[in-house]
Amino acid sequence: MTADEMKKQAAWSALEYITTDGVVGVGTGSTVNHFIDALATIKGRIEGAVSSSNASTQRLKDYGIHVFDLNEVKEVAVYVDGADESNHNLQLVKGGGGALTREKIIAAVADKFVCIADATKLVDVLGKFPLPVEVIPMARSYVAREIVKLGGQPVYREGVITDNHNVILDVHGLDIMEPIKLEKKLNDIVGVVTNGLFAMRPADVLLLGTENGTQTVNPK
Ligand SMILES: O=C[C@H](O)[C@H](O)[C@H](O)COP(=O)(O)O
Repeated sequence: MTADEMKKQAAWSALEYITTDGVVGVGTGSTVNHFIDALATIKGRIEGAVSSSNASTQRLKDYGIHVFDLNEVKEVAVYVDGADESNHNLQLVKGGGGALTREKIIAAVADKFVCIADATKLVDVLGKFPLPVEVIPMARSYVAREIVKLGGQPVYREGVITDNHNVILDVHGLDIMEPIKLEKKLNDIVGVVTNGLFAMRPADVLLLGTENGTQTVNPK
């Protein structure tokens, strides 16, 4: 089974969690694209979606699913999104596609965060996947120097501008033993919009696409 087939399997399993007729939070990425395809099959049952990126918004609209501005919405019962890595506490690294900030905002609003991923994403220690940090452009060099002081090796993601018109530094060489501490430390650097650690607000459940079907992983 390919990684994409495992992503698809996890994504379709997430439909089970769409139990209300409210607004569904929709993440970003190749796994979420499968979820949007799945969501389209039950679009008559939901009120609409809030979206974490221009790309997901476009895909939702192409299916005729209404996309609300988050400010119009009081409640998001379920948020479905992928991840670049998850540990066994369901603390995540996200932002490989550059959508981390809007993703973190919707995750904060949502009652339940359902993470969907292929089996390769579950790891013991976060950090092998370079940690994305969204930065205000004029602060890029300063933030990079501060990250070096924290022991990371930041690499500027050249040619990429986020939906919020900022830039991304991908931080290599981190063994993230204390994800909450690092999430806070990075966010404390002036010029950082946010970083791709979802540790203060981890996922509530991880649906992992494996060779033997979708495995449901609860936090340890
Ligand atoms: O910015 C992108 C998101 O955080 C994605 O959820 C993450 O990169 C995983 O993407 P994919 O589902 O394509 O592996």
